[in-house]
Amino acid sequence: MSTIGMTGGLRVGLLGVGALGGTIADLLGAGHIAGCSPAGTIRSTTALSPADLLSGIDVLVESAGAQAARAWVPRAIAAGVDVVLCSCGVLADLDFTRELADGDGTGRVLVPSGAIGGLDLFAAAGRALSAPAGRLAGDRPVRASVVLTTTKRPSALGVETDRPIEVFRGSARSAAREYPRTANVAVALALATIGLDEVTVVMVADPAAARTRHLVTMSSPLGEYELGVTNAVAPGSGGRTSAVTPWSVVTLLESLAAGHGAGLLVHPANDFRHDTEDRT
Ligand SMILES: NC(=O)C1=CN([C@@H]2O[C@H](COP(=O)(O)OP(=O)(O)OC[C@H]3O[C@@H](n4cnc5c(N)ncnc54)[C@H](OP(=O)(O)O)[C@@H]3O)[C@@H](O)[C@H]2O)C=CC1
Ligand SMILES: O=C([O-])CC(=O)C(=O)O
Repeated sequence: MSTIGMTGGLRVGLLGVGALGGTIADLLGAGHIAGCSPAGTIRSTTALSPADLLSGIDVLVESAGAQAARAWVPRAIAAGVDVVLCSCGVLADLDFTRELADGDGTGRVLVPSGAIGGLDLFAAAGRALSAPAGRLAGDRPVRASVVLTTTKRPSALGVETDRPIEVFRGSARSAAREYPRTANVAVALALATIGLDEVTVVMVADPAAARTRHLVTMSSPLGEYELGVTNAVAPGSGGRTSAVTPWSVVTLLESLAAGHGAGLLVHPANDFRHDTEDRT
């Protein structure tokens, strides 16, 4: 059902109404997202054309999965519409980011903190790596490591096991390729810090994991950081999606409506134009 035409504040279009988008749709519809109003909802069965949706909204919340994101994000940017990109794992796809980088639309990509947090701290520590010589304490070698360990119930990672097993270890970019539905946290963390080919991701399937656990450890010249998150899972998501995720979108939308920032702002032209897979 399209609700294009409603007025008041930031006009929000919603792409995908599943475990994540369903909560956002309910909150938007009930007027619980300050400064935002629903302006169009796209389900996989909706006949509304992209042009019709995009001409009536200020921001598109994508919560429909990687395939839908690939189709919609370039169109939204070209139409000058900002996108809150829940399926940010697509930003690990070099062909896709080159397509974004080559576009000249004015829409922006905003990555919500999603199922984790602390991206501001990790981003600050990562950013300091670009400091001029002599600006970091002790002038130690300017290096950092970031490791994300995600533990989920086995079905959420597509395996069966009666004991905890490591199912993946590799870069955030590879994680996004192999686990497109469950590596968005890894990609957001990597974009905020030291990059998709540098962040190490470990995925553990644990039959005792009733909740999802994300543990981030970062070591940098500025300090040692550790953030552990234990999330309830969204009903109906099979354990893949943490229930806090739509609330991170709410926070981001309210910040946008109020005119100040939240989430991770990605500039495709700057961030991806020179991206190469074998960067070291
Ligand atoms: N950034 C983060 O931290 C997190 C990101 N995510 C990501 O967010 C996305 C949504 O997650 P979740 O809500 O759990 O997924 P769901 O599968 O529950 O919901 C996705 C919804 O999108 C719909 N959909 C699929 N294709 C289209 C399309 N082309 N147009 C419109 N609607 C479409 C589906 O409808 P239908 O069933 O009819 O196809 C479904 O209702 C996923 O990519 C997930 O990986 C999830 C958790 C955390
Ligand atoms: O990163 C993702 O795609 C989803 C995830 O792990 C979570 O919701 O906890």
